[in-house]
Amino acid sequence: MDKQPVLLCSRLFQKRRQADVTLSRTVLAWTETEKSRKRRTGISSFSGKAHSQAVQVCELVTVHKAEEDWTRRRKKKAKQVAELYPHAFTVSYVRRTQQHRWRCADVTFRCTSLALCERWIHVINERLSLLSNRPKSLLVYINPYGGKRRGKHIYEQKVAPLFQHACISTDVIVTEHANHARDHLKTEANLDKYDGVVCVGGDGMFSEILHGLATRTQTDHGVDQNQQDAELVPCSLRIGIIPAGSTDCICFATVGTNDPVTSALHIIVGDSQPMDVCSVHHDDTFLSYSVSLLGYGFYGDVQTDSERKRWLGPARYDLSGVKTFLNHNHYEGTISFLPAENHMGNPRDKLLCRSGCSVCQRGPPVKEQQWQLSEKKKTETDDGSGWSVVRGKFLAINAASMSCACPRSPKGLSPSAHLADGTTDLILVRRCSRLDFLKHLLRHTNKDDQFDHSFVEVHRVKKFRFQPWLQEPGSLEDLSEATKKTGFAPICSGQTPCSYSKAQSSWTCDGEILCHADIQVSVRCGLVRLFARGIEEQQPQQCVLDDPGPLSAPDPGQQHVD
Ligand SMILES: Nc1ncnc2c1ncn2[C@@H]1O[C@H](COP(=O)(O)OP(=O)(O)OP(=O)(O)O)[C@@H](O)[C@H]1O
Repeated sequence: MDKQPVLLCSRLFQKRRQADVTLSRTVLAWTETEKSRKRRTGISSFSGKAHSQAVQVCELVTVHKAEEDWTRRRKKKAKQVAELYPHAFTVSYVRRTQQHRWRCADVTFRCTSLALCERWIHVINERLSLLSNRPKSLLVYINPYGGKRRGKHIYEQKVAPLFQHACISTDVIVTEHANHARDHLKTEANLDKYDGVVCVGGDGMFSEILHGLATRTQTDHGVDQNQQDAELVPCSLRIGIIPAGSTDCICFATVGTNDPVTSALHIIVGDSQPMDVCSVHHDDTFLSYSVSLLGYGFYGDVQTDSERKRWLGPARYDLSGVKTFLNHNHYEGTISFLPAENHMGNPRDKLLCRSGCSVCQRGPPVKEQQWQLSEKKKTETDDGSGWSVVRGKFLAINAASMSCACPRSPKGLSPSAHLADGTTDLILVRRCSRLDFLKHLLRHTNKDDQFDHSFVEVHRVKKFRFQPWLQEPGSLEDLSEATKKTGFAPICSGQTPCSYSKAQSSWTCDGEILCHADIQVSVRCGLVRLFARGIEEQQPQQCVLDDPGPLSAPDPGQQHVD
């Protein structure tokens, strides 16, 4: 309950009734003064009760003078109201609807005097200006070819009007080729001008923005990202995702829905969701960043095969999936990993990562959020200082840094993976029969524990490295020696196609194929932040209250007041 002092309180007119309207530091509330006999709203029906609503100030979008021309009202009652309350202002706010979707709703209050109307607008605006987390200026990249090629339309029709309504200025770049956004961010963009970067597209487009922004941040701070032991500097600008691709997993996992209007509203209210980023190296060469899935074996093969079938559209994943399943290839290798501490939970504890997640909040100690040189030394010696080593034949090796939930697999690959706890869930699927593997895969789509199979093991880890089994190595030093001796091809330039002997699969890294099979992966805790808040636990109803007292509202949650 909000017991904060009232900043403003007036009897105004709302819809067809008088209402007591109050504003505190954190809540705008209004209560009808007359009881309604029978009333049906979109949310619930009331009988003989005063109708009240409360909205958190941090979820107000904007306030402005109502444009309505009262003199043109024809109905008698309306004319009377117009005479008594000739001035009006409209407050736009976030209204929650089904399945984590947000909409921008309006409420108009009519006042007896212009001075009162202007006072309300002024005081609400004053509160909004104190919300320092809200972006004022954004750099927007639109991929016109993502998904169903509707990115530009979606932005122009659904998002730009909301940004304008919220007085957010934007510079918009419609990309002309792949990596346009990444390269522009890396070198040209004047980032000092902006409070955030917005990507309109799918996961591939998000990956471009992430790579551009993270690389630019390291360059600006003189950090060489090729060095595995470099302490990466977190990106100061937040990223907003307007979903307009064929795969929008990252948006789904951080907002709970793939809906452009919802994403735009999360940007407007200035939400902030830290997100772990895995850095992937091949020795001292940086390969890529990953925020969702790193997959070797099954998923690597599906991705490789589906790349050759791009012309088929999204159906290519189904076709390649069936083909890869029937091939039933397994791959030999050694995987070493540094497990997370016990207090970070484990992938089978059923603690889902939700808005305000307690696991993410207790996260690793600040010092550990950076790559520690000392730990690199431990890796090389494997001297019993915490690293575990597993050798074997695997159908799949997956590292899920988030649940990887999507509409097709609502629980995802690792349902309890966390967005910002500094860990990734390493899933090892050993060689088994086709039937068993099918059972495992089917569990991604149903409620059964997908790790409850004798051939599956899962670990929550902070780092891992993989060495395909080309020869029997004696130690981890030998592993790196072996790498040198096998003489992998140099890193692909992006255009160069990569190929492997059949003894090896390849890694898919957030949907891109990596050129090396032997990789070292380190989770960088909260390297980037999104304009999101994680999936909200329940669908909190807009506060429709029955005579609650003037200022009742749920806990304001995150308040960003200077
Ligand atoms: N103007 C452009 N022309 C061609 N490709 C582009 C352009 N802009 C971005 N891209 C590339 O298109 C790829 C796919 O984009 P995006 O993720 O937005 O859509 P998608 O439909 O989800 O794609 P995917 O089929 O890979 O899932 C990205 O990897 C991005 O680098």
